[in-house]
Amino acid sequence: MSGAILSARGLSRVFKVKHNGRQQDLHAVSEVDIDLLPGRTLGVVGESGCGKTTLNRLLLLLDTPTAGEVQFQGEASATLPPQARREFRRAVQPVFQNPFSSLDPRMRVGRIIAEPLSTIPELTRQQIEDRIGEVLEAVGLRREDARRFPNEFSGGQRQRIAIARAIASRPRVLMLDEPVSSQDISIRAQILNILKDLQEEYGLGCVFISHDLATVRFMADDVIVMYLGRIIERGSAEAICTTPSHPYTRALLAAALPPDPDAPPPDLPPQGEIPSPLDPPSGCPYHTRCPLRFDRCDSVRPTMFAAPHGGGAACHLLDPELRREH
Ligand SMILES: Nc1ncnc2c1ncn2[C@@H]1O[C@H](COP(=O)(O)OP(=O)(O)OP(=O)(O)O)[C@@H](O)[C@H]1O
Repeated sequence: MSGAILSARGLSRVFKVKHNGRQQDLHAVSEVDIDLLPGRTLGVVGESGCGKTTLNRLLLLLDTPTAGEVQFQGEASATLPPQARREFRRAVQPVFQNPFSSLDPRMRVGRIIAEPLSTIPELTRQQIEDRIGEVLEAVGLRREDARRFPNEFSGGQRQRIAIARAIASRPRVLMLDEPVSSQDISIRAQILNILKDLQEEYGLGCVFISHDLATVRFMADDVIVMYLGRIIERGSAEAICTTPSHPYTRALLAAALPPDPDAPPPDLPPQGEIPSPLDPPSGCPYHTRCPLRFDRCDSVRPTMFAAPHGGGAACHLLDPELRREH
């Protein structure tokens, strides 16, 4: 899509793993297509193990796909010239789940925040100092905090430091992988609100990864739902969180949101175990858990069909051919 900052085309990652004494393929991410537009937030949601973190690492160019590609401003990342790669490192910044492991305990906060600024060699010492103060204030900390060490801060404050570091280079995209799930409930809303303010103030694009649909609804404009490494539904956050089409998303929603007394009887949360990505089901990856499965689901993997909410869902029930047959 033209104008996208970050895109994925057919992005796939297979890990070779030893299982029961023999080497097997683990399909962590399969054929993912996404476009992140400037200033928009794309939510990525799904249960544990569905490939969210692997997708994040691929999009950050911290891992190499086994098929497909990541594109930065329309150019394939694998062949980015050095200057464009430097620009990528400045423009696309990660915030990880756990600020205890992502912040070096031996470095003062100021130095931690200044790290990504090394991609901008023309900044003077004074400009770096100013920038550190500015981003600390932007996340609700004080300029003087630059002189302290990470262990002098609470978990929530550390995550704010991680966010300050991520915005210091004035990036265009933040990659947020479960940024609040290691925080106390009381701190989560505070951090999400800081992120939301920053999105607006700096016009940031974000990829927001979470297993929690309610959080994604609060943060994202658009959402993809992943299951066993594949996108099984996509649409606006509003659509996905109120009128999802895929039985899996409906089940996730039933698990996430308190029942609405005026709504029709709720779907059940996902039943049973997620199948192993070492031995994914034939046909539709969700068919082993789907209350609506029928013959075709066992053998034919559904492509993405247009969904009534304007997005798409990979479910045979939306196949217009099938609808004509019945
Ligand atoms: N380096 C690796 N080597 C082998 N398998 C891996 C590796 N990294 C991830 N996997 C496997 O790939 C699948 C997807 O994992 P991933 O961490 O991307 O999922 P996730 O949705 O982020 O899960 P969680 O929410 O639990 O972090 C899992 O089955 C995982 O065991």
